[in-house]
Amino acid sequence: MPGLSGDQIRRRLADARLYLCTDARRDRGDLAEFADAALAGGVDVIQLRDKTGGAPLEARQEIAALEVLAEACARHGALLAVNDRADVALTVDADVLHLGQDDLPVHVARRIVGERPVIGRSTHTAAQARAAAAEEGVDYFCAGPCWPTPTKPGRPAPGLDLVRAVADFTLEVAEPRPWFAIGGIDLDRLPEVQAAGAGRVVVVRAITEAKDPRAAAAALKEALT
Ligand SMILES: Cc1ncc(COP(=O)(O)OP(=O)(O)O)c(N)n1
Ligand SMILES: Cc1nc(C(=O)O)sc1CCOP(=O)(O)O
Ligand SMILES: [Mg+2]
Repeated sequence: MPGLSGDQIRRRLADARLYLCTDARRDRGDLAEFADAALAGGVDVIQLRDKTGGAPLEARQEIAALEVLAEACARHGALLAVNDRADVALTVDADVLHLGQDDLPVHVARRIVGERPVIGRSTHTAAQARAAAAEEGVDYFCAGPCWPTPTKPGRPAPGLDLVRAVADFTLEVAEPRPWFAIGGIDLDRLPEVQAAGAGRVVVVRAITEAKDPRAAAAALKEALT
């Protein structure tokens, strides 16, 4: 949300439960309507992650789609997240920049984006999760995939063992950072993810492929609250 300081974003993130990654919905042309529905259903953080089809989004297309999401976030009081690109996060004044293990190092991204956006990290092993939980400049991290997922083909799934390991070690940490389980999660599987120790989740298809995105988000949010 424009105007929030880094610390205000961190506090919002601590309360966040449901994080959505969506493509730009170029095939359907309904990004604004879709985002409004998902956010009305209770999505706390929305990330543009457009890796569908052959060609990635060009920067100007990515910025245009993010401007649509930024307006929706302002209407609903949600956080706007950019994937991978610090320059784009800076351009659209994003609340969140998400970086994977192969993306920019966090300290380099921080030099580009400045103080305001919080920075998140993907992790796929307990060692990576421990590192992200301790690395300076990392504000939250994600652990997964919980199940193999066509949204991230070729990414081996550590499964719920990783979620259990993260839930265990964060118990020992004095001020644990927010963390989210990701990968293959939907409403039916959510109880297993929660039983493994996660209180926050990231989803893609569970909302992007739902007939009624608002209802899908609302059902997930209710189960998480
Ligand atoms: C919130 C969130 N968690 C994990 C990812 C995956 O990041 P990464 O491993 O860099 O893979 P790509 O999404 O960039 O293909 C994410 N984007 N967001
Ligand atoms: C983008 C992404 N990152 C993952 C990770 O483990 O870091 S899993 C994933 C895709 C999640 O999609 P769905 O909810 O459709 O299974
Ligand atoms: Mg990435």
